Amino acid sequence: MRAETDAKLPAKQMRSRTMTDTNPTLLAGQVALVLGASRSIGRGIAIELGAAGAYVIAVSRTTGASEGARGGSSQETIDMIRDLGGDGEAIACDCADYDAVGRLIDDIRTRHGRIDILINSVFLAGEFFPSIGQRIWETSADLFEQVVTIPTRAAYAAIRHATPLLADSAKAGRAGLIVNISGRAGTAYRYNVAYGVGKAAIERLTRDAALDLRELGVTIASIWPNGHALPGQPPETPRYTGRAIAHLAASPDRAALSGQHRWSAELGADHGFSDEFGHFHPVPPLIDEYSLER
Ligand SMILES: NC(=O)c1ccc[n+]([C@@H]2O[C@H](COP(=O)([O-])OP(=O)(O)OC[C@H]3O[C@@H](n4cnc5c(N)ncnc54)[C@H](O)[C@@H]3O)[C@@H](O)[C@H]2O)c1
Repeated sequence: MRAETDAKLPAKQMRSRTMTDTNPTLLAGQVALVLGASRSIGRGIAIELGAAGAYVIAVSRTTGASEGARGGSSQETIDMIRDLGGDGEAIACDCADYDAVGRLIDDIRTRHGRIDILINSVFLAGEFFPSIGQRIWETSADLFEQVVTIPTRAAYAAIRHATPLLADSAKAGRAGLIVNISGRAGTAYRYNVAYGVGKAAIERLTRDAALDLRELGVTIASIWPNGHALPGQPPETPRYTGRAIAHLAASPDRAALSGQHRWSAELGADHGFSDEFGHFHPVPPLIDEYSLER
């Protein structure tokens, strides 16, 4: 965290600081690595971890250029964190490349000596959106790679390479936390078959890795943002999921969630935080995991 007090912040920073009710010392001294941080959910998580005092390493394929049709850059994410009084850096890495993820983590080990929180949020929403509603026989040849292979391999590679650092973090009494961003499609049909297979892979990665990581004291959980507003409710913002993760990382009870999934709003109910504009979201209804309905 930067040392300025509110009184010394320029008006722009004063304004943006009022946009978060996150305690700026919640994660002070911790390093958070956010894969897929140039926009939407990953950006919201990076901002809230930074607002909570973590040093944020925001990763996407490029740092400066706005990425793809959905825009955003990881450098912009870091600029937004700095506007809130936090700090971090943007790094370019193609997380679809298993070895590149290893090199990224080696570089962080060399320069920072630690990773306390790892967020896996690599996805290709712009490429995925046109496939929503397609039956399996209608989908493109690229869809499986974009929705299943790339996000799952990136998360696997990051967990594989970052685990020793996360184990050190847990041993030192810091967060030692991995969060995989997933969704209700992990257990029920949503959007199309490929999306469900991708989310189910992430859920299984969370559950099975938890069994391996337990002996190292590392916690791994999957968090479900709710992408659709509930009736009569405003939609969740990406920063709401960020707040969920900041509170989880700081919770002394976090290990109890290892191997499990939670809606962002379940953590909201447990920890009593609101969304960006003060709204307290209700927990989405439970779904029948064995339903054969779409
Ligand atoms: N957006 C929602 O409302 C919502 C709701 C529920 C679940 N989710 C889940 O959250 C996750 C993130 O979704 P999103 O909407 O933020 O997706 P997004 O496509 O908007 O963002 C994904 C991020 O991954 C980065 N990325 C993509 N390929 C990369 C690569 N090869 N190397 C490095 N970075 C790469 C992108 O640049 C971007 O920063 C997904 O698993 C999605 O299913 C999102």
